[in-house]
Amino acid sequence: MNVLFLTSELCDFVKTGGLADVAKALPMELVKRNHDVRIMMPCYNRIPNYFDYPVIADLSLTNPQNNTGIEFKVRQAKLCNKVTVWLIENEHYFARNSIYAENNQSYYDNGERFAFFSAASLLTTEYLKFVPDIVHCNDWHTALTPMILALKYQNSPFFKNTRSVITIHNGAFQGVFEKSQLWMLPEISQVNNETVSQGFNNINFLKCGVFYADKINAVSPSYAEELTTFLGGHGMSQNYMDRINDLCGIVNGCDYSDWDPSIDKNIPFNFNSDTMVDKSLCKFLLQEYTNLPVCNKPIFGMVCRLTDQKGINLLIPVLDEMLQHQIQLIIVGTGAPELENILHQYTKKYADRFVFKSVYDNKLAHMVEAGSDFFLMPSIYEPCGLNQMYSLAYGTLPIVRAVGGLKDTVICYDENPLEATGFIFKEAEPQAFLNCVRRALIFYLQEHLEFLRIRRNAMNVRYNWSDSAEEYEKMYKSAMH
Ligand SMILES: Nc1ncnc2c1ncn2[C@@H]1O[C@H](COP(=O)(O)OP(=O)(O)O[C@H]2O[C@H](CO)[C@@H](O)[C@H](O)[C@H]2O)[C@@H](O)[C@H]1O
Repeated sequence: MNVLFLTSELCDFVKTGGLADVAKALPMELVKRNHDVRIMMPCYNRIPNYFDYPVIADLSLTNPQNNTGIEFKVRQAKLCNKVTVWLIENEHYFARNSIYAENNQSYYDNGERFAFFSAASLLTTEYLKFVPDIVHCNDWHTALTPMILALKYQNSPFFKNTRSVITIHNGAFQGVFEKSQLWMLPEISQVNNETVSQGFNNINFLKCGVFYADKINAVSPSYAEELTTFLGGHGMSQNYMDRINDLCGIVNGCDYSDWDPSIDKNIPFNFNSDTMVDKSLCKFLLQEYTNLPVCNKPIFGMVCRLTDQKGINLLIPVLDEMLQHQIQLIIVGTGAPELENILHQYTKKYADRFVFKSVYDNKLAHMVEAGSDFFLMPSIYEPCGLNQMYSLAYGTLPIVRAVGGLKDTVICYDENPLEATGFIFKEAEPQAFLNCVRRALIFYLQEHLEFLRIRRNAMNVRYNWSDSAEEYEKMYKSAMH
């Protein structure tokens, strides 16, 4: 199949979160399976040396109603020398200090920027004569595309057999903007469809995707189910219910070319389940690197965007109690300044056991996975989650809340001791989280042989992208019928 994969971020180019990981791993796997995939993304000036990629097209998105046009260039790059990446370059929209926001403030014209990107993507693929069987959209940024296909290109012979799918990586972000931001798409700005509008003047990008795409998937079966509920649908449960027959869940894979402790170049010592002494060395070096006392105490790690989603508000109220125990805690994350401030305060009080690094640091993320004994993911909601899969591979037992993909990928010791790979708690309450941490700590201290067995279980689990890609193929095929 010919797949045009639209994304707002991509590992090795620009990354703020898990979407970038998937945007790399899934196309790579699809190409391995002989599909022809082109990734399309904005040419942000934060992409390292983007100007070295050759310009292969000089185009203009014109508005036939008033003859105005938006000029743009297309650059061509390669992902790992394997997948073609087309970068849409327009200085006004994408030559900025950041991708979505600056100083914690979203760009006021994000709707216009991504409406332009979606429309320019279709124009480009037509110009470059790449006829997609599937246009694969991801999250709100590209969710307008199925609507553009359905309305602007409804009679186009070029896109006659093209079908669209949308993957929901995070349904809380929906992209709600004034319709006027879609000025470059006259046939669409007038759309008067209650199911894609939000209030009188606004359009909800994600609702457009869910309404117009041929198939929809969430990044885990449990999250797909949650989306259809009032509690888990982020205000869009009815929209998902309306499409329930076209909605499925496909769990993400783990990219073991990046996240395998036996070959990982970002960690000081490589290890596998037979050479766990080297994991201990990774622990000591992590302690040294983060200025914690080098010792045998269990380390709890956490790497995430600091947002409500990641359950940081379940952790903060019990941080004092947690840090009374003989443990070390390392949190790496950036995000809400008020949360960062609170965490910084705690580092002063517990300098000998708590480290908070407010940085985005890929190498450190790998070191935390390798050197920790437990990994914390007390998420309020979690569409799939990648870090718990990385943790499994590194023998770092995940402590997670029973939501979305976390529930689908971790097996709780208290429910299934034989096959267990971690610990799970249910209620979104600080006390429930603390109890689970204590449960894990006691397990580590008092049942150490069992702990080592579970650790081995975890390291044997595989979430291969080939399995997920197979599910995507099925979804593509069903979209085409
Ligand atoms: N400070 C930091 N330094 C270094 N690395 C950091 C970092 N903060 C985050 N990361 C990295 O960013 C990625 C985060 O991935 P997640 O899947 O956990 O979350 P995210 O919420 O962004 O993704 C959304 O999309 C993905 C993909 O579908 C879903 O799995 C997820 O549930 C959904 O919320 C991981 O690779 C992590 O290591």
